[in-house]
Amino acid sequence: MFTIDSLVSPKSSAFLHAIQDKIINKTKPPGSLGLLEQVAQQLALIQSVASGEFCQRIEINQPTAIVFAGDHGIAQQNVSIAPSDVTRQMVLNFLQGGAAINCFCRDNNIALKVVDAGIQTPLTVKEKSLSADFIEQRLGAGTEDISQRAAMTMAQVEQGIAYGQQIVSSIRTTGCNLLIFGEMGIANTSAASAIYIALTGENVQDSVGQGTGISSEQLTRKKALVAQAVERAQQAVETFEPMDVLAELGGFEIVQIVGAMLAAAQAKMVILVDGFIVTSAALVAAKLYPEVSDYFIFAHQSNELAHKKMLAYFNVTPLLSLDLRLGEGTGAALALPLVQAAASFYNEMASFESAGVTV
Ligand SMILES: Cc1cc2ncn([C@H]3O[C@H](COP(=O)(O)O)[C@@H](O)[C@H]3O)c2cc1C
Ligand SMILES: O=C(O)c1cccnc1
Repeated sequence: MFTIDSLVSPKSSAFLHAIQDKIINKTKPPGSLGLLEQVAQQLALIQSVASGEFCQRIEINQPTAIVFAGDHGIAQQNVSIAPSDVTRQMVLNFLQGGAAINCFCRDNNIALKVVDAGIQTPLTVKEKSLSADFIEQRLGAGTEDISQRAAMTMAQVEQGIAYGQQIVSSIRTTGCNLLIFGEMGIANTSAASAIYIALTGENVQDSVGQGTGISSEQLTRKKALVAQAVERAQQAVETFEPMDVLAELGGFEIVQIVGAMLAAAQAKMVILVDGFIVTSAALVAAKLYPEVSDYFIFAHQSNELAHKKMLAYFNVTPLLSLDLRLGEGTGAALALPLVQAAASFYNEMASFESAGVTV
């Protein structure tokens, strides 16, 4: 079992009151910038903990999205609108700049990295050369079918966590201090639902949704298969420890996202959390190390059935609710300008004193 040290909660910062004072003294009615005020406070807390000093100015540097791709054995059971081949095809689409996440990253000046965490068939040398932003850290050729057997071995989980940590430390050298994690993996809403049920005890009916938009017949089957996966896993491990949940029910992309989240929090970077699948990884990370949650800003509420409940589990209000149900990191990429707005009001707005405004 791996451990990480020095994961501090920014909430314990001695500068909390000074940060709150700075926000309350801006030339506006107290609380009138709503959620943005909470975001500014959280950013300033994280950056105070990072520097050891009161955060005068929030800096958002080199925001980067990392899309992790992995295939899922359960895709063979017709639980998605698409076959596993589409995972690989979308990886090539990411490398050629043609996916939704590419558009939103371009719009908002977000650097984009694409990781093969374990798609069925690796890219050829020629395909890999399509983009310098491709990184290969494969855990296998897709997971096992979780309705039948464990998704992966504990050795693969540990390797996946290490890979996730590794990519974050390499991206950190660019000066990046805000990360977005995205995912691509046909059938990964099945894995995410199973993880959610195993970690929270929520029932299947309220936890399994339509993913890419499957038919009601497919949804009925998907629910039965996810229930079967969770029961099978329960018998295999007896109590659901987070690492066991990953081995039994996870995905290669989900495991690497968990490792990346832990490393990002350890490095005191801001983590802008995307939709249903990424939030399932966030849940695992927070079960392992609760302090990780204090580095999460939840970008949006996805239309996937259980995302609202997952967010309620974290007791958070997400920034956006646009009926998205795509993943890839798209909701987080769209929310970045709001995070930047929180930073700019904190950095640039006049105080009552400096502007001579009296209320
Ligand atoms: C063309 C296409 C592009 C996507 N981009 C993200 N997803 C999203 O859908 C998948 C999860 O839904 P399910 O569990 O129903 O398969 C993931 O790959 C997720 O990233 C896509 C899905 C498709 C078909
Ligand atoms: O919210 C998500 O991340 C999501 C929802 C449906 C399909 N793929 C991703």
